[in-house]
Amino acid sequence: MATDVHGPLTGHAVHVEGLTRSFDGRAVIDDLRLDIAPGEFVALLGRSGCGKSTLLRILAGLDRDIEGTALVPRRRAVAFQAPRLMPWKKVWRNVLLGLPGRAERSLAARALDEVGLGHRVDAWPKTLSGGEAQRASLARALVREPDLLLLDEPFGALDALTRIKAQRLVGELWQRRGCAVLLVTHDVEEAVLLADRVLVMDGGRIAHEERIGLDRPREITDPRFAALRARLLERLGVDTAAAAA
Ligand SMILES: Nc1ncnc2c1ncn2[C@@H]1O[C@H](COP(=O)(O)OP(=O)(O)OP(=O)(O)O)[C@@H](O)[C@H]1O
Repeated sequence: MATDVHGPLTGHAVHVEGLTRSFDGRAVIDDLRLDIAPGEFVALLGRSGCGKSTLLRILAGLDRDIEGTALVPRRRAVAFQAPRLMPWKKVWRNVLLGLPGRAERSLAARALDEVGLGHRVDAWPKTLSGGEAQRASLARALVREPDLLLLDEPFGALDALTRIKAQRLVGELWQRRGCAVLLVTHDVEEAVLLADRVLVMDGGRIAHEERIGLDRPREITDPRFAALRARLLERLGVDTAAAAA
């Protein structure tokens, strides 16, 4: 039976209970439970193919063939690893894509300004660098004034330096906007750097949860940072001693 229970919710930014999603009779998500508080930053780790993107797509409302409960706020937005900009529309029109109401350039310009792209409002997508395109995709999410921001490996395709800048930007945007964030990532350091709570998904469920009680901004040189990173890597089945050798 497919139960679609997206709808309003109070006291949570995400409330998921008994969630199951199967493909060809195989449950990729299996009786999963997850609550995210308003304004909380949660990172989701897990080995490749464990169902992270599937969960994110469900929360984004892109996959409704589910069993169980998945409650998310109406105001939600999603950004993927690929910026998904329409090449035949200028950047500002891309930012407003699918947004109900009149296309107001000033609205897009404000969101682009917030991600440091105020000077590229009238640019064509093909003239943007990878990092700029990703920031435009973030602006497209922000313009929706989301209570919940869903990010599926948004920095995955960026070079190391651009990635660090983009991580910092997301941290700042989150602090300024106060929305809840669910960030799917493969990068344990990124998760510890940004999140209030890091979840490890395995066997179709949340198998482990780590609260990151470190003050912000966080330093990866902090021994407590290293300890959290090591514990999460262990949970992911990575032998840190061997990795360091
Ligand atoms: N539309 C689909 N049809 C059939 N199988 C699917 C479909 N979407 C996902 N799957 C399967 O569900 C499993 C979970 O996929 P998902 O993309 O959610 O994993 P993931 O944890 O995000 O992986 P990665 O970290 O590699 O991106 C995989 O085995 C995948 O092949």
